[in-house]
Amino acid sequence: MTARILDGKSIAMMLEEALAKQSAALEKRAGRKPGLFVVLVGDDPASAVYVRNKTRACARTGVNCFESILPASTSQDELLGIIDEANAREDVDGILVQLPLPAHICAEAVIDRIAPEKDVDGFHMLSAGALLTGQRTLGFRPCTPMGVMKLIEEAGVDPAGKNVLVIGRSNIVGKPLAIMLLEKHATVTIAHSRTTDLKTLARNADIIVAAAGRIGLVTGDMIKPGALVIDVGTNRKPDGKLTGDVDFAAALEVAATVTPVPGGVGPMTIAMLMKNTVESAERRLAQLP
Ligand SMILES: NC(=O)C1=CN([C@@H]2O[C@H](COP(=O)(O)OP(=O)(O)OC[C@H]3O[C@@H](n4cnc5c(N)ncnc54)[C@H](OP(=O)(O)O)[C@@H]3O)[C@@H](O)[C@H]2O)C=CC1
Ligand SMILES: Nc1nc(=O)c2c([nH]1)NC[C@@H]1CN(c3ccc(C(=O)N[C@@H](CCC(=O)O)C(=O)O)cc3)C=[N+]21
Ligand SMILES: [Mg+2]
Repeated sequence: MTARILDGKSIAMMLEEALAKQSAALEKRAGRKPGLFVVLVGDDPASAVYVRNKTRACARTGVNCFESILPASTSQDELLGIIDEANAREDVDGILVQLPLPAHICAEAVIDRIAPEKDVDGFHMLSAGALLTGQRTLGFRPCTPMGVMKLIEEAGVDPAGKNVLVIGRSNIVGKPLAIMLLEKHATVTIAHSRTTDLKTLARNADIIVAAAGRIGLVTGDMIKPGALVIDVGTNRKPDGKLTGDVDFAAALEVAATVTPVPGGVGPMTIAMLMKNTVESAERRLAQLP
């Protein structure tokens, strides 16, 4: 048996086509395009690639992209000042500060300085609280977990009553994803680096979402036959190629459906960022006096 490969790239492109129409219609009403302000501090090559991908997605969806590329030596106060300016701009609907930030900057302080109504990454504590308490009209949901939920839907799997294993408990992927799955009535288990016997937990899971950042973490013998396997991991191999957390070839033999890396969750994350940005522009337009 060989599993179905879920093509995140083409699903993301379909979502972006619909968003391009929505943002064009919005531009007619508002007299301006939705705007995304992206801040990149330092010269981490991986971050630069993600920022470039986001810039391209803005062009595809008719979103204005404003970039602020700052040296690694930028102080926290300078960065907070730049956030304040973006918060005040009428033409900016979304603000994204690319993570990780240099060690001398407190990421929480920077993220929580973003006006909550422009927090399209969904990392602000107001967005986190709204997610936890199930309030959809406040804040935004983080893009990667949103993309994972959409992929699960596209796989034709209803999480209700399913055993779902989320591997990873970060604030940007594992934790918010677990909350979204719980909202869809899944029985959720969250694994992390202190988890003992990951294999038993994994073998019991109808859906595995791997978001640990560890090459080869999920092996074929850990997968329940017929399971759905979503691979969030984005790891660089010694040869420079991108790979996930799942042994993809082995998963193909056991699972019903698997997502590839690249071409799975990554493009969905970016499409969801565009969705949140257009949604923010819609909300802000509706609130004009
Ligand atoms: N495609 C996309 O759009 C995105 C991809 N990513 C990728 O997803 C991965 C995770 O990202 P992120 O959440 O930011 O990473 P973090 O490093 O913040 O979190 C990793 C999590 O995995 C857990 N973990 C690490 N090793 C193991 C292990 N051996 N067994 C079980 N759990 C383990 C950690 O546990 P503990 O908490 O105990 O340390 C932690 O909770 C990375 O590869 C990243 O590049 C991230 C964001 C977006
Ligand atoms: N404020 C902030 N928001 C984020 O959403 C955020 C972040 N910081 N820091 C880093 C992580 C990682 N992340 C990815 C986005 C796109 C791809 C992506 O497009 N991946 C492509 C390939 C990319 C490539 O070729 O390198 C794919 O998987 O097909 C991957 C990873 C967002 N993150
Ligand atoms: Mg994101």
